[in-house]
Amino acid sequence: MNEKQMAGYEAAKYVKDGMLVGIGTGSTAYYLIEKLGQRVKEEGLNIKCVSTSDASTEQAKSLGIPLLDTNDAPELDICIDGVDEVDPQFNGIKGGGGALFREKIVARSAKYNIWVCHSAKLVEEIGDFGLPVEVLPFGYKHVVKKMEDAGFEPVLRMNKDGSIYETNNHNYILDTKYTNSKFGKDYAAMEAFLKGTLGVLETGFFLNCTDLIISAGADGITTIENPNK
Ligand SMILES: O=C(CO)[C@H](O)[C@H](O)COP(=O)(O)O
Repeated sequence: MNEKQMAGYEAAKYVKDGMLVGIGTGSTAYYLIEKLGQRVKEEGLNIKCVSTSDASTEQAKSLGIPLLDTNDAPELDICIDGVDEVDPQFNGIKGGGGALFREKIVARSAKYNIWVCHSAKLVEEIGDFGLPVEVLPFGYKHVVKKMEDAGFEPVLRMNKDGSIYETNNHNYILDTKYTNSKFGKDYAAMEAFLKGTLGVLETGFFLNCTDLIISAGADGITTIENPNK
């Protein structure tokens, strides 16, 4: 079993009969969904899930996992998702897979959040990954200018074929270095600035969002509880 699979499978143990479950996106969440599919089929686990992306929806459907629309389940028991970087203060960055808006809605709907990741995602300081920012296509260069004026370094996400990457919401992603921004290391201030910029839908900052991290590495599985939740 690889590390992502170990983390995803471990997280699936937190899902109990009767729960409404938010299912994340990415290569680690993939294994969570795989295991939930097995449990639904083999144990008759009775759950309903809300998905954070078209890819996770397709996977869940193919495994026979019952799905609900987000608008039919505004409150969830648990949400389990991946993460791109997380620091010891539980400041996380998500959106590598472009699903950050749906992921944030689903995470905020859940009473309990778990992140699953390879141990390499646990860092002393977030920033190397950059910050994905979802923007509306109309006037996105206005956002780019506002961000550059504040010291951010946004780059429009592209597909391998040279076309512009579009999220499931048909928006664009600006992958943004922020280490030279005028906000220093004040992530909350950066978030407030970006969310206040016309044309920004959501940022990949997930600050003090998760209750538990399940990471897997060469030494096995580590679970870290957030003491501030
Ligand atoms: O935020 C995400 C998608 O928008 C993912 O959860 C994040 O990118 C982690 O993915 P992976 O488990 O493949 O490393």
